[in-house]
Amino acid sequence: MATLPDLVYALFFSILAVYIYIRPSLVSSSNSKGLPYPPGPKPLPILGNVLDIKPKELWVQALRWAELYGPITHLSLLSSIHLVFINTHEAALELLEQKGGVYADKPGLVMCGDMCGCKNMVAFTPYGAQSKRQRRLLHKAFAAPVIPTYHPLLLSSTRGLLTALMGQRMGGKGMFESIKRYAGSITLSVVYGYEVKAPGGGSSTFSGVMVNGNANGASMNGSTPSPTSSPSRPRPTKTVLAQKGHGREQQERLYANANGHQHGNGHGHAQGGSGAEEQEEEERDPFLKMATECVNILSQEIASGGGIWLVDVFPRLRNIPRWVEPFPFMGFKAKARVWKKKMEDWVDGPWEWTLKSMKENTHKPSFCSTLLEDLALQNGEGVDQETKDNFEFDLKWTANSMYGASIDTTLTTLTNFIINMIQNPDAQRKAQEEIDRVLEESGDSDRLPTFQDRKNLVYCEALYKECLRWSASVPLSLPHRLMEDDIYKGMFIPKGSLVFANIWAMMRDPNVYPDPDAFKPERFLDLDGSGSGSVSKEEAKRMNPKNFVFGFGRRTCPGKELVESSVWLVIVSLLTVFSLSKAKDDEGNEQELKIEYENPIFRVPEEFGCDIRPRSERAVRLVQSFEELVGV
Ligand code: HEM
Repeated sequence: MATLPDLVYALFFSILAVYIYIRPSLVSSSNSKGLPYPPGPKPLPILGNVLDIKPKELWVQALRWAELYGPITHLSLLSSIHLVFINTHEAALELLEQKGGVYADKPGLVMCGDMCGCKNMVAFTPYGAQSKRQRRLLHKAFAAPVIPTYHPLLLSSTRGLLTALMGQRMGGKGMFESIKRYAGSITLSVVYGYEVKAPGGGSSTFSGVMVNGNANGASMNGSTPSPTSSPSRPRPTKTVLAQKGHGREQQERLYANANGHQHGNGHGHAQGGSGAEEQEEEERDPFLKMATECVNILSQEIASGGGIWLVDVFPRLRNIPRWVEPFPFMGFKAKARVWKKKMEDWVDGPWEWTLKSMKENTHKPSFCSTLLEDLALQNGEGVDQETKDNFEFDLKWTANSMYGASIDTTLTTLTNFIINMIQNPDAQRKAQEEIDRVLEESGDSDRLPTFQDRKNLVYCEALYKECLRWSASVPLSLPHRLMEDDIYKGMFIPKGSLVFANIWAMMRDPNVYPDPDAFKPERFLDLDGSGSGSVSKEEAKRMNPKNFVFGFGRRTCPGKELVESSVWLVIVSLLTVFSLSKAKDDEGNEQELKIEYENPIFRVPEEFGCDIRPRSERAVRLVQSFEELVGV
């Protein structure tokens, strides 16, 4: 009988045989110019650096390589695929920005793009006519000048999130779901005019969407905005209450008031009972559920480990017959069939919903409906069927990319913000004192901050920047594909290389950010960009994480201006209303905060428990008055 080692050897030699057989079809990796590749960990024969690529927190390893090898690191897989990590801001500017035209392509992976049906999602579209059309559409929706038109939606959605978190005193799954619902509801509303179903029925979006500078539901169709779409803030009764120094007992009472019934201790485990979870699961909005599932499949399965599957190295494996599928390493085809179907449903679902509601004239104006109506108006003006079909195709896939890309990124930044507030009570206190003072000085302290307060919230601005830096939500950005051979400082980077901007290494560079692992908003206090402080304008620009964390060059994140407003507002609103601290056990003792990062693409922490408490009765009423206003 064959022993286990025999089987392992048999498997190894079978793979080797297949490799030798198929190898002529691979991309040539020869360096005809006689220049060295950039430095990197030593590759093994045949396998190359396969064993160096870890799916968990690859950025930690990539930072070590950056420290060892300098501005660029090179790895090879099976001596045919080149991976290049760009580790410094200077190298990123020189390559990804200045030579943007040749670094803007996407890998075109067989498994992800073709077999799982993702090739038309913006983040995977090859650089060319289609990607340019898609990015023009994205620009229409999320360019900086358009963002103020979303402020009413952001204000009301943020208040919806505060309401949801009021009921999630122990953090964990409930908190994560609430943040995802918040992020997804904004883009679903902007993009499709779809209002996300809140758990327990009703809508969790308080819409007032605007596209291309027109206020949906308001100036765009000439009608008066609904009360829920009004940017005006809810006003609680004007009883001024002591805001500070609540003891534990008083805090408990606040919570009991806030939740109408709860008066227990905060347990470290945030999740409710399994029955409640099951019920919540059933009540989750169908489109958000699809988005969560598909983004998880994309980031945790398809794109895990750089997104390279055996079939990407040996494309002929795509044609294996069904009977081969149960063999080791051959299960990819069966997986791809299931995932492709899910991706198609995810793209088609909200799109079909918009078309149907437009047909029934029940739709809310949105990015899709506005552009489709514009197209319909042009029909008499010689727009042929092919142009129309192409436009609809681009719009459908771009729309999906917007809401797909917004959920986990926003979740990552906000959950890392919460971690930092728990671990840095001083920073939390300073920010809260600043908010209290600014609201007081405005003559109306019974309100939440708005965008008009931003210029006065200097410490909060620094704290927001430090959150972007510390979180580095997409630490290795998304891979680009080099379209031509390139040379950088005498090193050869071959055409076809997969290029990763090592945002993590840039955000942890001790020369730019001393003590880089520490959360220190103070490092940004001098950076108003005026050049009046101790830091020059250039240095301020160079340090601003906004210029890093959204990627580089022609594929940089199109949602960054939205994030600049949405995430800032959530951060200052949460700080106004809640005190964030470690989870407590039954005796009220603080529990250790354990944070794990498992996701291979986003630096999103695994669910963790915490203690979310209203800071005062006034804070409770601020949130409740909004609940009453919109009837959530
Ligand atoms: C904190 C939040 C966010 C962060 C840190 C973030 C970061 C990134 C990064 C690093 C990339 C890759 C850029 C590159 O390839 O060079 C990216 C791409 C992208 N992001 Fe974001 N993002 C965020 C939020 C959003 C939001 C809210 C949206 C949509 C409204 C969005 C839409 C996209 C799209 C469509 C792409 C693909 C662009 C392309 O390949 O052309 N992102 N994002």
